[in-house]
Amino acid sequence: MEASVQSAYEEELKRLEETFTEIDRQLAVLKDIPPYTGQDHTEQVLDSIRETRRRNLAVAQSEPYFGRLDFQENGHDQAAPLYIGKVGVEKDPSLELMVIDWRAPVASLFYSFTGGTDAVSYDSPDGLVEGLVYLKRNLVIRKQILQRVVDTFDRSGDTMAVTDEFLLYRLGENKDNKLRDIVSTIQSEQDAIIRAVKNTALIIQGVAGSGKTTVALHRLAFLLYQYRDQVKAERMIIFAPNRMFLDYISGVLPELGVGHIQQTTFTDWALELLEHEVKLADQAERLRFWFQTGTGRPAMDDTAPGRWKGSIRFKSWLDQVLDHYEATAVPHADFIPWEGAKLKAAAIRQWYDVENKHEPLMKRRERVLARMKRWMEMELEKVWEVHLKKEYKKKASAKLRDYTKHWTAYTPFTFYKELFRTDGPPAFLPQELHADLPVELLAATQAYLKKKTVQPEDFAALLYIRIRFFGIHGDLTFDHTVIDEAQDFSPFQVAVLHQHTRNQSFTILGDLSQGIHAYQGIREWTEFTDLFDGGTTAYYQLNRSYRSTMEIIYFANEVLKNGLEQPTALAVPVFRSADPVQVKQIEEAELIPALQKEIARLQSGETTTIALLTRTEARSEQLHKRLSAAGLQVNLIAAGGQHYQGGISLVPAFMAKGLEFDAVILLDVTEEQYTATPQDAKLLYVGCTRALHDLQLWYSGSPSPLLAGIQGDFVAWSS
Ligand SMILES: Nc1ncnc2c1ncn2[C@@H]1O[C@H](COP(=O)(O)OP(=O)(O)OP(=O)(O)O)[C@@H](O)[C@H]1O
Repeated sequence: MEASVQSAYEEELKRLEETFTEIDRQLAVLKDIPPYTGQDHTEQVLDSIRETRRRNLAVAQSEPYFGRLDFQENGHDQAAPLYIGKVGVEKDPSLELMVIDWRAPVASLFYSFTGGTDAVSYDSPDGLVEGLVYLKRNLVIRKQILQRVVDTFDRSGDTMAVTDEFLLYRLGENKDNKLRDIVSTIQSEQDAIIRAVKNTALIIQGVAGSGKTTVALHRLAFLLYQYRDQVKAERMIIFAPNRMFLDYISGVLPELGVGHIQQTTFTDWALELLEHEVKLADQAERLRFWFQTGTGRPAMDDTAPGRWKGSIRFKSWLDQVLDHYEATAVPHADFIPWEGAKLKAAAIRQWYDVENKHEPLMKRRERVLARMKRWMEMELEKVWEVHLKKEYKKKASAKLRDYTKHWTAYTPFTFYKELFRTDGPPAFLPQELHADLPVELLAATQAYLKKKTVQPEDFAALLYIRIRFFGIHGDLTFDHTVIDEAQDFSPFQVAVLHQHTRNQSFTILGDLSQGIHAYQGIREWTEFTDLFDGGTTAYYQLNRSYRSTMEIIYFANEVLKNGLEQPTALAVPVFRSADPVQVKQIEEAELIPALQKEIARLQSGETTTIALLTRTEARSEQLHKRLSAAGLQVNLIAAGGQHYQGGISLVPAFMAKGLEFDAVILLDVTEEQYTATPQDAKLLYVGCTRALHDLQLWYSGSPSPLLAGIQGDFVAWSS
């Protein structure tokens, strides 16, 4: 070991021992205080503070920090070392900071500092703090052992720019079946997003592997720390594309010490809000339809049901319908419960239009009917004759029942179903509005609504109707909403979430180049920015890709260029090199033995997770049978799957979105399966960018035109 490295190591070892001693001492003190079980509020608060400290110290006890920054604040005569960890640790009783929480303002310097001798600054609660950085050091501590000390910047030495050595070391590691936290290596462009102010709708376009999902999760941890008086974990929500993806990301928040954040899919959330009155139609069938190969492929333009029903045009149409319903819902007649008693229609309207105007529609109905009942009871009290009173009461109840029947109590579903009637519009829907619905859409929608099933594209409208009917109760408003894979969301869905989210506090992230669900998703991010008030959105672009090697990224970019007229952004890899991407001709008869051989080769090395990506689900199922018969243990991932287990997975490429694997073999990359269309290019791009270290594309017959002309030292063709 070089002398300077040796002395740095010893210095850190000493400091680490001091830290452990202090942590152990504090834990021992806390252990001696029994948990408080009484009713005194102050004692309860103190006990909960002790519990948080206990938990934090337990985290710090094994890996107290991962970084050190020596910072000399202006006006101070020397630099002080700041140790940065997952949780803050203070000395007791002096409260001197031994370890700084990575989310604290001063810790932002550790992430935003990219080298150089210029002064740097960070925002503190007391204003801007300026100063100089002398040292930036990464430390790997595992289970109390100091494993690595890497200086990425040293003002007094040769390292004047922050080097990526430590990042590369982390990226080179193999992955298991869960996404991990990145607190020790957050990059400055990611840090800017994580620490962006709360009341803004952030829209992040990030290339595959740029850390979007990871960054969004770290942002939640940051918001909970920075705005602890304003936000609650239970009031934050993450929308992800499917349950398997949720399982895959489920480790990150606990690693960051964050619990209780709601994590769901838009579909599950919507079904819950609609109280499970409807069921979701068979999604495997829907995916088969949209991802089919061959000549019968459906058009993914604005007439696709998902694009149509997800549009703001449909939302405006629904506004008109609901306004019309609001204006006409109350029966027009006077209410005459018995001869001689009359409640004028105008009075009822007054209760509806004026007194309860601010209530949601179904609540207004309830209130007006309750008021009518009270009026009836008061009128009855004026009747003295007992038998007459009895007779009137009976009559009046029947009349009120009748009146109530004419004022239908719709649920969002029963109302929505009326809109799609094929035998003419319901009374509340003017003919000219009904005529705006495309005939084919009307018939197809009515057919499945009859079975009380819906498609994902119906949820935005259903929830929108729900809001007008019942309003949004407190526990359904969110302090912050994250939408992952947002390119597959529709503007209407985001508009609904906007109504459920306070202060436009959103993190919306995705990649247009991975927009493989083009039959429902957006084309441009402006489709979302237009939904928010001007000045309250911020757009970020992440172009550096951290997941894959340079070879894989160069290759994937070529695929995009071959299939899209104008790719949104091409990924820039970090400087991490491995084997070239392999494109191999393997005929069907040799496929199974070739796969067995290749998997064995990969597994004899460091590879832990391997994905075999197919173009369709049917092909995955077929290969699963064949590989199992050949004695290979392979996990089949199908639509609706709940868990990602790691190991070897067989997955249709469209299901692999969001996931990553050490090695990926894309199968059937032929001219029939992957045509020169934007849709197939995006699909192939998604497939390629799932690989961290090793990517192969296999074909039989002729290769896909999306591979045409891809040459260079990042690719090796063989047959
Ligand atoms: N700063 C970083 N330090 C270390 N690893 C990182 C960093 N940023 C991202 N990564 C790693 O890169 C990989 C991709 O991250 P993530 O899945 O969050 O990206 P993404 O943009 O959501 O990808 P995709 O759109 O392709 O699903 C993960 O393995 C993540 O741990």
